[in-house]
Amino acid sequence: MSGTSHPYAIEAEDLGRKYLRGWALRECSFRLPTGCVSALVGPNGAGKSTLLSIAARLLRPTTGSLRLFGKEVGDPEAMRHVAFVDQERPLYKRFTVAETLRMGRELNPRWDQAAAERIVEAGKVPFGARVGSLSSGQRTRVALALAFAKRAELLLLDEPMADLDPLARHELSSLLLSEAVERGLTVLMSSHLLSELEEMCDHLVVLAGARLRMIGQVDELVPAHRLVTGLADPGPGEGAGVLPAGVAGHHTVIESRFSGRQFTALLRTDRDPGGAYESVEPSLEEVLLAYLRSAEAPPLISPASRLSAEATAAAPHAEGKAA
Ligand SMILES: Nc1ncnc2c1ncn2[C@@H]1O[C@H](COP(=O)(O)OP(=O)(O)OP(=O)(O)O)[C@@H](O)[C@H]1O
Repeated sequence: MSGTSHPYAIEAEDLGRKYLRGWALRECSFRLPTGCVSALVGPNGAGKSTLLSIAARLLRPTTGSLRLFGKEVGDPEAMRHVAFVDQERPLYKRFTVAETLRMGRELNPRWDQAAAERIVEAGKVPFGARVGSLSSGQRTRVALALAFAKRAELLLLDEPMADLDPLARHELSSLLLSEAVERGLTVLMSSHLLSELEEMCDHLVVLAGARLRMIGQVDELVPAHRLVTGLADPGPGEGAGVLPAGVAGHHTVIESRFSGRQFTALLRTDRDPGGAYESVEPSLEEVLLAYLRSAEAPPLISPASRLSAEATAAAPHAEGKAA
């Protein structure tokens, strides 16, 4: 299998994971194009780590299926092309950094020792230090060095930048981007740092309440919305305004807020509503926050992110195979 020759790095169909307390991930169907750098965002407990862990085969789904470059996630061939940096950065604490890299070299036929050493050296992490004695940022750097040197075609990164200092963040995100461009690498990385994601990612996967809320290329998701302000119509109650019919009646309203008689609404439309309303293209942050705050708003799955009928027909189901 050549990962990059397949158009989709990930295809998930009806993917779900249930725990005793409820669903951590539910009815998740999408595909992620090969070569994109995708931000996986959502509030705490949204299901981001669960999705990444299923894709890294550390967790079995309760429902549905997931394919990597067209192969079932359980296929050993598929896993050779995937590197996962877990939120816990699980490394052998008693190994030195050099021993950790040596283990990586022995386990991975495509290992790039020079790349691993470059990443470790750039952070001035001593090769002789035991992993257990490193700071959390230094451990993250070693975990990222292992992931990069594996020469995987899909990098699954769970909050990779969370404990790095600003310089290290800058350096490693530049590396990530240049690798993605040069090698057609696909990256799916979770993060809560929106500004960082905006700089790095061209694609977005948004989860909330265990469900997929939005997915697609940033430059198609954002222009699909307008942020509209204007005077609200008087509502039935004292002081409470309502959206004018010209706004609410013709567009999908993702979120609306009122301040005095003024309303602000995020609409899913690429046209100005006209009338006496001001309308601008929202920022990525405004779109994202509106979807996260409005659980009842319909999800937005871009056409390129939808599973094709053939993919759906070909995918076997994992119903009842919970680990
Ligand atoms: N081993 C487990 N047993 C029971 N519930 C779990 C387990 N792992 C995760 N969950 C639950 O599944 C839900 C999704 O968790 P997950 O770790 O995927 O969220 P997340 O989006 O990665 O959150 P965060 O941003 O805080 O890292 C949460 O409600 C969590 O409590």
